[in-house]
Amino acid sequence: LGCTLQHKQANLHPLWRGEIEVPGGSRQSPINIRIRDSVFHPQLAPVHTQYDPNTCLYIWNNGYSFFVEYDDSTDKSTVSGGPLENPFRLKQFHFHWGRNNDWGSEHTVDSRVFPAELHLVHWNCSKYRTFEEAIMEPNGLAVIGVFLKVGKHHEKLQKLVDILPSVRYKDALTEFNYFDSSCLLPSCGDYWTYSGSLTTPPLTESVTWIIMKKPIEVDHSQLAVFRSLLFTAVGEEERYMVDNFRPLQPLMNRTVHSSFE
Ligand SMILES: NS(=O)(=O)c1ccc(NC(=O)CN2C(=O)C=CC2=O)cc1
Ligand SMILES: [Zn+2]
Repeated sequence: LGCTLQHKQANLHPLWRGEIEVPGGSRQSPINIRIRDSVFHPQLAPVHTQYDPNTCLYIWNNGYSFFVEYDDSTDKSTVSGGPLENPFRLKQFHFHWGRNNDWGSEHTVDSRVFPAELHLVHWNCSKYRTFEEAIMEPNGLAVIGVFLKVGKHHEKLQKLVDILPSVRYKDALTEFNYFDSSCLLPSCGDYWTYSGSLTTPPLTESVTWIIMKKPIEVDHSQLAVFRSLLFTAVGEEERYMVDNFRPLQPLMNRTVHSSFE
């Protein structure tokens, strides 16, 4: 990487310039996953997702990323198994990416950075009534993280890429239905899991992270469209939505478990 961390940090959006320390935070995200320090847990079941493409509602630019929001009023789209005691409902998915292909992911694996990272955000509908409530609770959320690497064109992602220009500006929203987000998961089910937090405000320590070992492939042009989005609203001085990842946070006394040896 031709850049120093300081250079990268200085370029970051104020939100992620590492200026926000959570007072008393002991389980912040993202982290570097050191493979040799992770502990194989034979009891860890496979992660089971069942996503109903018809529960996809709309896509919007919230000024940090673009979010694809799902109808979470039923159990039609859920994740279960893995480290989870019960099913969690899919609320939204979004990505984090860099200004170029040299960096962009939030988590790293043995300090390897990926050009982007997908987050599928689910909430504990067995224990809490709403997403907003769950976001504040220690076992409220489960986020599946999937690394993106530059490679072959991702056919099914293109439907999403094609609609991004319609949410170029902050607060733009457009209807987006029938999208099967399971096409964004790698075919290999191996994952790491650890207890962490949201990586943007409110940074609450409410997330069981499930980080898939294998990345999915997208091509240059698809990532380039991500970088054409703006952090800024119509009428504001335009700033491209890039480098929307939070700096690495200290592991403190946490163990990362792996579902594979
Ligand atoms: N990057 S991450 O850790 O997966 C991460 C995941 C989620 C949020 N925040 C939200 O989902 C905020 N939000 C609400 O509270 C209701 C709708 C909505 O988008 C922030 C960060
Ligand atoms: Zn995220």
